[in-house]
Amino acid sequence: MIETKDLNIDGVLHAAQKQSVDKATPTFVSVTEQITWIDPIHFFQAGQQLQENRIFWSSSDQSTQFVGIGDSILFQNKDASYQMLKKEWEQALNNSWIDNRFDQYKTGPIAFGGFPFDPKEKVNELWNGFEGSQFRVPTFLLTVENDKAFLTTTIYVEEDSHIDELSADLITKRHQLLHAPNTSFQNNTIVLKHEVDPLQWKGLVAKATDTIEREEVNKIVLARELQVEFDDDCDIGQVLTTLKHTQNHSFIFAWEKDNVCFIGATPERLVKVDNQQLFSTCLAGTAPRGTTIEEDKWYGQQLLNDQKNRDEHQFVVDMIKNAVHSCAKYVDIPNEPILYPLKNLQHLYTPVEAELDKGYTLLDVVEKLHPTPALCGFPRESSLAFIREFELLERGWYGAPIGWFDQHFNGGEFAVAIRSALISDMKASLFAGCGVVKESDPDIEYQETNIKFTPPMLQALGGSL
Ligand SMILES: C=C(O[C@H]1C=CC=C(C(=O)O)[C@@H]1O)C(=O)O
Ligand SMILES: [Mg+2]
Repeated sequence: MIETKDLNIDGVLHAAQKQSVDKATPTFVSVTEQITWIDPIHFFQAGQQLQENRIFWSSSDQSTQFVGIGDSILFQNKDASYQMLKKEWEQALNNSWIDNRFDQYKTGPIAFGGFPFDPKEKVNELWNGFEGSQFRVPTFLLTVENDKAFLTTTIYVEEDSHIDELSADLITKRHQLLHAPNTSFQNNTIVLKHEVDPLQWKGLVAKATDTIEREEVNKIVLARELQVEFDDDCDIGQVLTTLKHTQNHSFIFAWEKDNVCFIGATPERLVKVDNQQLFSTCLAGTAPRGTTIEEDKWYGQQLLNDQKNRDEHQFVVDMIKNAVHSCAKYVDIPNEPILYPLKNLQHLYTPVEAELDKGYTLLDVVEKLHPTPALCGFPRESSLAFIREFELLERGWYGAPIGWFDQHFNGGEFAVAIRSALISDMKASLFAGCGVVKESDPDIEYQETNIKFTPPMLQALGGSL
């Protein structure tokens, strides 16, 4: 039984309409209630019955989980302009009616979305529908914060809206979401697997090392695609369940649009801001996990001492350090990386903490950081030019910031959308990349991308290499 405290959606909508009439402009209404704990993936599955777009987000420690159903607002910007997004969000909030006693629990009006890796990349068939940056405030947002659960309902009220109809519709949908019967998941079965041009990709790695030898570029990150087909439509809830149970230390995300879903489990935080405290992550340099404790330690030690991987990592540290210094004081970055263990591989990891200067917001930092040398290379312009000209893949939102921010702009978090896949009905494309530096060997980089495909995504989709 779901308990709610004093939910009076009807009263709020009527009051908001009066405000819309008085100000001669629509009112953005957001009402938050505390509800009895509900399983986020169950709620996500219930959203499918409403045939609305869904989002899922879990912080890497799984302490915060969001599920969004429906779009009450969509901000879409072809040039992926960060400042335009800020402006549009401010405008939406300008005439709002926010009823929220639980602001401290990541509730209320929250926008979720992503940016393209390269706004200048031409969108072809694969990423059709995901042009530019896109953010939405869900109509229904479930926030699960440790053992507490909240539901935020958000809607626009116009001067001439039919409030009784709006209210009845919201109440019906809310009931369907909160009281949906348990659905069983459908196992996803892969019937076809296709690696896109592995030989050509290895050739491209060789071309990148040549370019690094000859030109003013030190690192180029190259990605590739693995395509799969299922025997039936892929059940996204099933994929999320597997990711949640298998991927510790990773952000789990899903952003669905018209039955196409971008989904992943990424270990890489781009930036989190919480009351001017900033947290970022330098993550680059990769080794497998061992099958015994001794072997695992051996791989870890090799990774820490390996110059090629240390170089890959250091480009990221230097760039993030500079970018954060330009908008923050008290920047705290250890001199040496440590190991970041995941299920099947381990990375070199350097955490970054700082206090953001007044006047800067989360989106300003995202704009400064993206793309870091962990996904693009160093220097930025020349590595990006190489990727634009030669990479075989349409990156779309892969390798780009994905995340959320709140109404104050300063609460929110973005991850880098790697270890990810784009699922469309019976098909999916998986993406994996690696940092190429002058010592890179095409076969070894190819192997590295193979282990980045397997868990999380390929395994969560029901397959193996
Ligand atoms: C580009 C990816 O990983 C990046 C993040 C961590 C380690 C990396 C590496 O060692 O090459 C990559 O820079 C990917 O997983 O698709
Ligand atoms: Mg690497």
